[in-house]
Amino acid sequence: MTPHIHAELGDFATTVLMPGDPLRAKFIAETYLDEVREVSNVRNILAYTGSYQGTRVSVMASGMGMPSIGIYSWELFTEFGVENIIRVGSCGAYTEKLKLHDVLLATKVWSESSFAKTQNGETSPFNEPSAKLSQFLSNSAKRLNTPIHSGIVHSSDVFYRKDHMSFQRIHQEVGALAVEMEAFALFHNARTLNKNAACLLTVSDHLVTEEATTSTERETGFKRMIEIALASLQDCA
Ligand SMILES: O=P(O)(O)O[C@H]1O[C@H](CO)[C@@H](O)[C@H]1O
Ligand SMILES: O=c1cc[nH]c(=O)[nH]1
Repeated sequence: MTPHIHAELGDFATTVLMPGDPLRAKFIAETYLDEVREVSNVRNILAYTGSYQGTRVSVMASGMGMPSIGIYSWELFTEFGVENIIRVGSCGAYTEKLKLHDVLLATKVWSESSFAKTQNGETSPFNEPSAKLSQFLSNSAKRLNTPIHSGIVHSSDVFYRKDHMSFQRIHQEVGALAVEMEAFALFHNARTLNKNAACLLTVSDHLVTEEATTSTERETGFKRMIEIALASLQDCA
């Protein structure tokens, strides 16, 4: 048991799917998993373990932002025997090459966040996912015949920003295709602890066209991304 996860060692599978939204975690567990049970609900950060097509898997929300995923991913990796965390998140597109509901695999993340510097003194603004987990996700998308994009993602501490550094500039200077708020901290923790993390995103907002999905779509509408992540479990096991 930790301050933030009320569970025992063995309650979590070695691979955890991690959306930000607790109700997306509940949707994934109730829609896709067999023999599913809730394993923690501290602060309403819902966590479930069950099986998908015979492979044991957990789903747990991260909450929003790097401090939050920083806590949950650290505790899962260090106290609950978790080896792989696949973030299944939403993002805002920085380019018209991405459309609403498209799926994006993060190949690298860039961030202005102080998370890594505060955690262990690292100052690089870039972090990378596990090449192995990302390859599994990419193979899984091919097997399902689901087209996905891949590229650099901006991990931001701020959802509502003034144009101090505009998204157009971040797109041009860094090459970021989209923005979300957790992957940099997740990748940092995984690398620091010698574990694996990857990040799949669905475009929920469009910063160029200003289109947006509803909160209900963010909870239950991202099936293509979720099914790619679930179909990669056979490789992760
Ligand atoms: O939909 P999730 O996975 O929460 O991801 C995105 O949505 C939240 C902001 O609305 C942030 O957590 C951001 O990273
Ligand atoms: O961080 C995020 C996530 C989804 N949509 C955005 O615009 N930003």
